[in-house]
Amino acid sequence: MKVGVLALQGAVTEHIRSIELAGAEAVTVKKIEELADVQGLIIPGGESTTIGKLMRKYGFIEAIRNFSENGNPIFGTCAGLIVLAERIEGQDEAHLALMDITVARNAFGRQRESFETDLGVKGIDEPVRAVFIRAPLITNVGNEVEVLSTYQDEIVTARQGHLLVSSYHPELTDDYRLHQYFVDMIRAHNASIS
Ligand SMILES: NC(=O)CC[C@H](N)C(=O)O
Repeated sequence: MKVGVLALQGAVTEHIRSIELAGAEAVTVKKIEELADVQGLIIPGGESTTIGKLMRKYGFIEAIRNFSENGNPIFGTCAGLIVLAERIEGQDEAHLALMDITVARNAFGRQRESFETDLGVKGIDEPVRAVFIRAPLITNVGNEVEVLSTYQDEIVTARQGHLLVSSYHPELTDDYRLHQYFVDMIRAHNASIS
């Protein structure tokens, strides 16, 4: 099993390391053809406008939508969450528009640029170490979306079937359990199709 990390912009190498700590192989994905070699995809944090532009330029919007339609798990962190959302507050256009959520960009930033905290996440036994950097938050979720954690009553981790998102950067700590959770989603999907 191989996990791809979309490598157009943002925190790529850190995700590769976390996936390896979780016991799976990880590779960068820079061209749409490379999606054929991976069974799950991470869209990293960075700058969502830049990632969205590069995705359009290199054909990733359609390619990732197809990848998702086949049920392949996708994990979006921070800017990656924004890129997956169907609705972005204050913006007319979404990017991939795959997940039934509304996001507000830089929502914590108005109070605090960045901070770290321990976060209880449904499905993971002990709290997860989370780093928030100009983080978005989820302001609305559709019926199919399961909220996995909140921070000060705001939704910061959520799942919709094969789609997983976090407002924060789980890859910037040694705590790889959210990556482990994602690897387990990919294993379950692979088992269901083999
Ligand atoms: N750390 C991040 O990924 C920040 C996201 C960034 N604020 C955006 O809106 O794209």
